[in-house]
Amino acid sequence: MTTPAAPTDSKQKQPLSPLARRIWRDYLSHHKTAFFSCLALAAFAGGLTAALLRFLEPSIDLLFTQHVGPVPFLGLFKVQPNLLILLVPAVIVALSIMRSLAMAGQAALVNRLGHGIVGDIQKQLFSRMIHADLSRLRNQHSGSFVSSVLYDANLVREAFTNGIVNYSQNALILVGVMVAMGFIDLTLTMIVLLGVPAVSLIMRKFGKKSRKAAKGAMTETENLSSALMENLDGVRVIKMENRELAEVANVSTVIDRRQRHVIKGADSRAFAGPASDIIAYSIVAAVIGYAGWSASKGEMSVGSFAAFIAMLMLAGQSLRQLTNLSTVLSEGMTAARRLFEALDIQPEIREQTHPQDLPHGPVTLEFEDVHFVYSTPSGPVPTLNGINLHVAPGETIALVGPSGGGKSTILSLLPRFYDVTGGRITANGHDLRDLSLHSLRAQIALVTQEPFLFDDTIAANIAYGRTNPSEEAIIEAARAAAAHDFIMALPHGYQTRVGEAGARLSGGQRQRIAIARAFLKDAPILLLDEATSALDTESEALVQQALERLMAGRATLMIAHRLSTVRNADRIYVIDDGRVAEVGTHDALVAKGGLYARLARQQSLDGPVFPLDALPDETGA
Ligand SMILES: Nc1ncnc2c1ncn2[C@@H]1O[C@H](COP(=O)(O)OP(=O)(O)OP(=O)(O)O)[C@@H](O)[C@H]1O
Repeated sequence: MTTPAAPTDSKQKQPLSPLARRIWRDYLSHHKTAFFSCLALAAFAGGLTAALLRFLEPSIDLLFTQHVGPVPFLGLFKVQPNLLILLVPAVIVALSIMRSLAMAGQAALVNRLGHGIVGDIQKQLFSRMIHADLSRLRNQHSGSFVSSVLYDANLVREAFTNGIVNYSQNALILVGVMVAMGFIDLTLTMIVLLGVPAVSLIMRKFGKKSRKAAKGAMTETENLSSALMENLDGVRVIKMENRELAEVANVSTVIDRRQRHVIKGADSRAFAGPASDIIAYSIVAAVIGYAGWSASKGEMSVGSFAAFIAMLMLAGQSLRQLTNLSTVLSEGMTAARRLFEALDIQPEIREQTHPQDLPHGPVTLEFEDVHFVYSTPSGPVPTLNGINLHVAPGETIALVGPSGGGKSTILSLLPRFYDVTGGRITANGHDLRDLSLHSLRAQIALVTQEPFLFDDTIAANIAYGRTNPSEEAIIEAARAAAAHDFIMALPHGYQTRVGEAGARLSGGQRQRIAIARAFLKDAPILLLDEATSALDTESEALVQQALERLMAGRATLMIAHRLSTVRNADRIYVIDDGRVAEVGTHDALVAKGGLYARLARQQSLDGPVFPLDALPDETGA
């Protein structure tokens, strides 16, 4: 296995505002109440923080001044001076309790909002994946979907819930504190504002760094999940070839590359705060110098000075948070951009606006001059070149021919896994593209060489896709598929779980479960893709008999490499290089002495399938 390549940095840029608008439209606007409540609570908590500090000035001045008689308290009412010692702390406690409640409420709402949104994104991504064209899924590693669903979606959550709410809160605190500072001393506040351009420069610089790091980390997370999945899928080959250490080295390279990006991202998040601290503390120094000078001239009270400094500290803290959060927002934007690219790909296999339904019942299939070209990242691969064939209800046609000739491709055009690129395929005279995908696929059963089973019970696997089939129907299907006896011999019978991809069953057992599934589906079109080729003789005989029962009355297209399994077909199509090279019954094709006869002769070397003397000489003599 190869180590996925390091990413090349794409220069493509997209303006931020359409992205933000879309995040609002598609996600945040669905949770408007929660979102605005969060913002309101954040603003309230921010306001209370500023109020607490604003309260410092009159409190200190009240407490540190000798009073005679009742004094006005916060301009609201008059109190006896000896009560001030109780009243001032009581107001501070009351304000801080309200502030803490607001912050706790905000955190609880943000958590629900954030995880709600990440869930929405994950559901959408999965839905896109499961509806995507097979061609796209084949051309993209499944690991990239996994990393998008698990990693990118969380970056967006962090940015657009916690990020936005905390950002707004800190921005509000900053503005509130600056206004409060302005009331205390305008000149000092102007000095503070001088630091703003420097801080925004820092934000931009670190934002750019973290965007770049996030992009790299996302690509490497994708590479890592692809590498992990590939190693698990290919574990037998890896062990057989003693490649464990080599694969550990390959995956370690990806992990190291990912780590470098993740560390760079974490660094820019961590360094943005301290960098803005330098500016903040320089301002504090300037303010202290100026305030000390003002105080020495008697222009500033102790209370004003203390409150101003406390506010300045809070402003510095908010500024630090803002620079930190700006990097979180940058990462979220980068992730959102990637997610939207994935969400925006529309499947090419689509239905007409008003598709027709293919009703359940006998189906005649016709291929009319069918051409097909695979689109791959490395260019088009012409595969079928003018295929004509037909199959009527109750008929079995067999596709045989050299490897790579196009047999499997012919089968995958029927359920519209791919669409023809020329000519047409009809079912009862209707072009497949005019039919609803649901009704078309409902009329087709597919049994492949390696049938896929879900990690569920045997009963659930047989019933997959059917709505509430009765237990009797499942057992009847299993009996018809010669599977009932082995199922009953399993520890939990029909309730036995089959393991990942049916790993706890033998190839022949999996095959018979798949045939039982097809029996239960009872579809008029049956596609068999080398359904018996992986089996030993005993299993093959059982499966073959089951298949023959299944084929009865249906329009069957069968691919077989072993010509012994196609002898009874009504017609055999020999597919070579994307064309129908020959067509006829077994006897007629053998008598013709062409490609089929040659294939039959070759196979008779492994075991006399056909009487050798029945075959004409290759030279035609
Ligand atoms: N998903 C794909 N993308 C690109 N090319 C493909 C794809 N699937 C098959 N092909 C190419 O199309 C050609 C026909 O493949 P197909 O699997 O239909 O042949 P086949 O006759 O079924 O072969 P075999 O008997 O070996 O299974 C081959 O050249 C193959 O490389």
